[in-house]
Amino acid sequence: MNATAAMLEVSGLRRRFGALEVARGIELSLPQGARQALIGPNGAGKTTLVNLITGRLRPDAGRIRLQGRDVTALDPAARVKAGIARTFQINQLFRGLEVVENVAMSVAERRGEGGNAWRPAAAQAEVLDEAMEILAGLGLADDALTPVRLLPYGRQRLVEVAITLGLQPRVLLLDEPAAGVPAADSRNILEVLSRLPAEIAILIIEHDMEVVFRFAERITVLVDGGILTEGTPQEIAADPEVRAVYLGERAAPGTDPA
Ligand SMILES: Nc1ncnc2c1ncn2[C@@H]1O[C@H](COP(=O)(O)OP(=O)(O)OP(=O)(O)O)[C@@H](O)[C@H]1O
Repeated sequence: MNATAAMLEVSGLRRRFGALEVARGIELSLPQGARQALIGPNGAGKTTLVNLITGRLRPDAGRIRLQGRDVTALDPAARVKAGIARTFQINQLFRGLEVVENVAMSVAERRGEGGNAWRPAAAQAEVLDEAMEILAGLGLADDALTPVRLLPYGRQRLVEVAITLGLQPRVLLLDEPAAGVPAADSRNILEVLSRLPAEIAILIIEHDMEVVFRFAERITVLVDGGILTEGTPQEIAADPEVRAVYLGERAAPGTDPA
């Protein structure tokens, strides 16, 4: 493994759906510990890019590397094992199960003990301990024994983040983690995200510019399947091209919605 390589490196990534080119030679590089946002108008290709990185979709061309290792040919499960985890726009929880059970399943899966109901009690206890530790780190310890369906939606979104942490990712892709969450809870989600382990490279897809500007150290702007520009939040907010793309779409980055 190459220690100087980017944690995640996407190069020349292309994908089309029929006549529609949704990824036009995308180049993206995330260093270890990145706090990066991917923004762009509806239909720009953000979710498609995440699906290409996680292996849900196959690219027509291009490579995806994780710390120098080419993972382009791996299926989604193998990429998770390699260290690429994601959350989804719509939540994917086992709503009837307790919070801690949801997290314990991903911990057990990572440890290679998923589906083994007869694993030794000590191993089960270790899995539960680890799940509890993750929940405590996200401020969810008090909710551990609550069935997910009884939690407010904002906290359910955090349980999804907890599940991904159970996989011990090196790269974490967060697809609109605050979507559909009331503003007050969205702030809580942000606070929790800001405390995620420093070594994980995080790419967040987000429409809410307040979330983007608070969280991200760098922002990549995707338009029509291509990268328009990339820079610090200040650079992006001041970029006339970015502002032009967003005018009429929603408030320009860094401005208050009217
Ligand atoms: N499986 C598919 N088959 C055909 N077209 C698709 C498919 N998935 C996405 N598209 C199209 O590709 C384009 C990019 O979609 P994508 O969901 O990646 O955009 P996005 O930037 O994530 O949008 P949003 O912000 O609305 O979530 C859209 O025009 C969409 O309709």
